[in-house]
Amino acid sequence: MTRQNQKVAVIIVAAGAGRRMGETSVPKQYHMLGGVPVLSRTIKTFLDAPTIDQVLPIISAEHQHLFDALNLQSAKLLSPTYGGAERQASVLNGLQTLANSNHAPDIVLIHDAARPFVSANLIAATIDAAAQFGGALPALQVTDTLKQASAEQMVTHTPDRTTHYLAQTPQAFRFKDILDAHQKAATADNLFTDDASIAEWADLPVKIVPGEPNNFKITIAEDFKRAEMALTTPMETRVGTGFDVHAFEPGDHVTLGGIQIPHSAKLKGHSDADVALHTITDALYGAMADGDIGQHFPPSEMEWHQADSAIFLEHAVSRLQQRGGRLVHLDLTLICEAPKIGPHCQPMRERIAQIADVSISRVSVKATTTEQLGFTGRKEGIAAQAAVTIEVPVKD
Ligand SMILES: Nc1ccn([C@@H]2O[C@H](COP(=O)(O)OP(=O)(O)OP(=O)(O)O)[C@@H](O)[C@H]2O)c(=O)n1
Ligand SMILES: C[C@](O)(CO)[C@H](O)COP(=O)(O)O
Repeated sequence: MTRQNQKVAVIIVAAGAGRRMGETSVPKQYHMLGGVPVLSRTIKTFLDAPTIDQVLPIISAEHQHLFDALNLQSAKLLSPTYGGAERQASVLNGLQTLANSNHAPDIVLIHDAARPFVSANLIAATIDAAAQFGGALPALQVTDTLKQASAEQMVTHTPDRTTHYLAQTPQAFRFKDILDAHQKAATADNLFTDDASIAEWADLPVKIVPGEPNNFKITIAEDFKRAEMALTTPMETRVGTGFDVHAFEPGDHVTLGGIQIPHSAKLKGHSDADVALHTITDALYGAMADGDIGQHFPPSEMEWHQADSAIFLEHAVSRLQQRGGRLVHLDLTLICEAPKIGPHCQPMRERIAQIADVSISRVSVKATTTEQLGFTGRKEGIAAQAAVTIEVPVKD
């Protein structure tokens, strides 16, 4: 059987007290993780999953105000059901709520609120396996050597690790089977810590699907550090360089670094010929390995005729931002005999910082001559070179 046309609900158990976390202002499932409460993250992943039709949170009556403050809204989200003293009782309350509704699902997933990094792939994999085998358990194979020990912590046995797994959630089952098993287990002597063990106790088949290392359960305070780390995108630093030259032609000012400077000539070019902004723009494209200014703004296109070169730099910066990157620093050197650049460095820094969307402390503008040598020495034009430092998420 496939999951096609099967109605799928998820029960998210969030009624625990989080005692192993120690003293906290709110229970762990309402704690902020990267600015978003853990429970909101977990619920949202299921709301966003196209494979899920209904999401039922199980909360503690004492936490109703904390749940309301999450302000979660979706047509898929059912009103919360209150949990019991143990996880097992909380799950059973959820199963009974679904059974009493007019729309009991075909397949039910049961997931810990305290596992906020569950992925859409894992959700789909457990549903598929439950549809095919009746029950599904995401689990990690044990990779360390396993030891069994006495109460005095003396090693007694080394079990075969190849047949041992670490159980995760979401665990998925045919709804009617797991409801029946849970109802029977509620009167049994054992207390079950997960639903796959109830299925096992009731002789229901449970297929293991590969779990995900990131799908860990936040249990002790240290786990929050790991969770914050999991949210941090690793960044790498890159450097790009740019170089450009524009010749003088008759005119009365040059545009450099986004400002106009009176001069006895102007710079010749298809756009406003701002050699400074062109150089910085090319350095940015270079750092991103994203072509060059001529590729993005071909001189053959009339659209860029006499264009304000701020457009080009804004484009490169926006491509950097779209990648989740940031400009750390840029260093521009203008090479010319005239006009004198020194008095204009500060306004140029201000304008470049504004266009590049960074603080002025990240923008350096300086100038030099070539001691009257070469084309800049003969005042035939202006050359510019730039180096930029960027940070971008590591992709490969
Ligand atoms: N009576 C309970 C106990 C636990 N849970 C939920 O079951 C999940 C897994 O349990 P665990 O990590 O053990 O959470 P707590 O019981 O809250 O933690 P502790 O054992 O440290 O008190 C959690 O999302 C928890 O909120 C529940 O819904 N009802
Ligand atoms: C269901 C579970 O997440 C499987 O690993 C786990 O057993 C629940 O946590 P508890 O600490 O055992 O209640």
